Amino acid sequence: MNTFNWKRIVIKVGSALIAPKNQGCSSHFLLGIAQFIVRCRAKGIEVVLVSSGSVAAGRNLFTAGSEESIAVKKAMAAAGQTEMMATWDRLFDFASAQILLTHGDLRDRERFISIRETIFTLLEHNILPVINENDTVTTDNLKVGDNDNLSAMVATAADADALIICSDIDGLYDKNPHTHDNAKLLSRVDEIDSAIYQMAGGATSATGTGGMRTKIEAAEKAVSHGIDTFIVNGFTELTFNMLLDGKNPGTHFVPHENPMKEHEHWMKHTSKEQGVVVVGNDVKLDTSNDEEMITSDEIVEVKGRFAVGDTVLVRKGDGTRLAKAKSNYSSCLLSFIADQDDQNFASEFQQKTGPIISQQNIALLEKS
Ligand SMILES: Nc1ncnc2c1ncn2[C@@H]1O[C@H](COP(=O)(O)OP(=O)(O)O)[C@@H](O)[C@H]1O
Ligand SMILES: N[C@@H](CCC(=O)OP(=O)(O)O)C(=O)O
Repeated sequence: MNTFNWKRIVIKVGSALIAPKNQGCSSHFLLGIAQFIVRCRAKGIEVVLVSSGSVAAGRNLFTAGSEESIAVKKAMAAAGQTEMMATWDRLFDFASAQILLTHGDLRDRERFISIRETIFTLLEHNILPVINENDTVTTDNLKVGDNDNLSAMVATAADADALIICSDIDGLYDKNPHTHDNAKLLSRVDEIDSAIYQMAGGATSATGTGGMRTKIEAAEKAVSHGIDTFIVNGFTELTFNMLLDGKNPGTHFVPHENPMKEHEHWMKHTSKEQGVVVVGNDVKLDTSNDEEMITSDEIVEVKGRFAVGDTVLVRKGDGTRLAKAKSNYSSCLLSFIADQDDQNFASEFQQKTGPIISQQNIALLEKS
């Protein structure tokens, strides 16, 4: 019985489950997860797997005790990725496909659409997509940095109904249970606010990366796109039996009733601003009408260098973040018209060239 009524899910598996002793891969904990994937597919639920573990899987191939510089970690990822994929592959009698991504890929709308299409095509052909960050090619500027956030971006790209984050702990506690004996498990989170973030500490295991903070960030991204999100203990089979029975075995983050549209969600949570357009403190953005989102006379300053089509942050002079949006003007052109003393010239120019930001390419942000 598919009581959750899911058509497509993303399962994220943390490093501790794949390389529990930090010494190569082990299928010990993956068996239960693999069985869950098989049973989901048998029920007609499409599955996308986001698997960490390449660094942990490759670690034993490098000299023990040697300094783990970024270059060494990238090499570990390159070496461990094949073993990690091979370990998963052995557990299935259907084909799996490797997809390695960076944030540089996901924040580019064209590449994002291409990734989406590839995932859909693989699923149509009953092939299991296995996704990881392409650690070998990332730089600070290009990386997502953790697979929790990556899994939420993937869940959005895949239009998933649920995101299941399998960790080494039962779910989100009100404080880190490894350091507080009286920590209590939260079984349901309806709203992710600063109090929820304050509960989260970093990773305490030698293999994990982001701890609970990045899992909450991921949940925030996913629920705003209407995706049921769970943090569960991947070590125990009971977790997966409960999920299959439609029960919550860990922490359930409840999705928003009115989810953001895919494009707006991508703009807010995945794309990265290449510059900032500072507007007057009295400017209000209203996406309910078709009019221009901002006019040149409302611009106080243009910061950074961006090209036509790049994402920009629109904020007030007092620092309030109003929106992320696609700019139809380059930073040079925008500075040029914003600097015009002759307002008639500026507005005529804008009328001829078109809106600076169009209503369909903007995602409003909460006040920060
Ligand atoms: N409030 C909290 N609730 C649960 N775990 C927490 C909390 N704060 C910090 N943690 C730590 O987060 C760890 C899980 O994150 P991480 O080690 O990154 O795992 P993974 O490899 O599954 O991503 C837990 O083992 C725990 O040590
Ligand atoms: N991309 C990295 C994993 C990064 C990561 O987020 O790890 P984890 O916290 O174990 O999910 C790797 O494959 O080693």
